[in-house]
Amino acid sequence: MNNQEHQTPHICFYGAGSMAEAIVRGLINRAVAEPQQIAMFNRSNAERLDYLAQTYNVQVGHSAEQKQSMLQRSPILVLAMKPKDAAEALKALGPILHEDQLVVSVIAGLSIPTMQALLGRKQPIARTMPNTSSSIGLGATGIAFSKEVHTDLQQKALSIFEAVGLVTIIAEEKMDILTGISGSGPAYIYYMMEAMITAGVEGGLMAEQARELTVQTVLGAAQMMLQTEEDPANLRKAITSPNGSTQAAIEVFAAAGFTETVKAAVRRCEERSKEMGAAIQESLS
Ligand SMILES: NC(=O)C1=CN([C@@H]2O[C@H](COP(=O)(O)OP(=O)(O)OC[C@H]3O[C@@H](n4cnc5c(N)ncnc54)[C@H](O)[C@@H]3O)[C@@H](O)[C@H]2O)C=CC1
Ligand SMILES: O=C(O)[C@@H]1CCC=N1
Repeated sequence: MNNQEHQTPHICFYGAGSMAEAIVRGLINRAVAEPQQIAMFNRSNAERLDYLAQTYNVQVGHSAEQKQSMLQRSPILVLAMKPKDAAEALKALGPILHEDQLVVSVIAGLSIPTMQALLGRKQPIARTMPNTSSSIGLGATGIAFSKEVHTDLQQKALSIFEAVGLVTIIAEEKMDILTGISGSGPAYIYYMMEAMITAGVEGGLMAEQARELTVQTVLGAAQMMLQTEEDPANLRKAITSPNGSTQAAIEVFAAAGFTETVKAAVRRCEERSKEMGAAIQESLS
């Protein structure tokens, strides 16, 4: 731990992987939190904690005592471990929490009732589904609250995710479909971009050109939707000249079942999120 270890953290990240880092980077870059107001720890990866302490100047906890102290002193705890590790963590957390500490989960599939059952108490809980674009302030987060989360705590939770992008309150039962759209969605776009870059290189572009052109194309398309508020189908049609090159490309996508494939992928993502939640719930019995 660094030399300011005794400062009371405002927010503690329980699990210090990609998603926790994305939120922390966003909070610090947007100056929403001082680095030393943020505490982070993981299961056992000291090298990773050293990297986080050096890169962001956040507090990190190595020993069991440091971790417990961070958990007990932070008014907000962000659960950011993988679903398979959540049951064990929540069971251990229950006895050491105070009733007014807000638990914010970013864990896919894990429901509020399951979290409360694992904690063994009716803790105030915000269940969220952010995405990694939070690290540059362009995240998209869905959030649902347990009924114990009063207005002040709701505001605190919202302010974390507002600081790192867009946040929208949704009914908890919609969280899995939201995971299929915005939680996992950046990966679908990257997948598309990987394929476009490969096709560009195979067609003779230099790798850097193919990358630059692909990135700018995706950025421009997203900004067009945002700024014009136009229906994407209309924006697509404006590019698609009758019998032109775009039409030829769209026909290849359509013949391969593009829309059905994307819908099936989103549905499978939703279903997988539910399966992961159900697996955690099983650990209650
Ligand atoms: N990566 C993403 O794009 C998104 C991830 N999520 C959710 O965020 C959560 C974390 O995902 P990633 O950051 O990608 O995973 P990751 O594998 O990068 O990080 C998980 C972290 O949890 C720690 N951990 C595990 N068990 C622990 C324990 N008992 N005590 C303390 N630390 C423990 C690990 O050491 C590691 O630091 C998952 O539940 C996932 O569903 C949600 C939205 C997007
Ligand atoms: O792939 C996963 O399970 C997590 C949830 C949303 C994004 N990544």
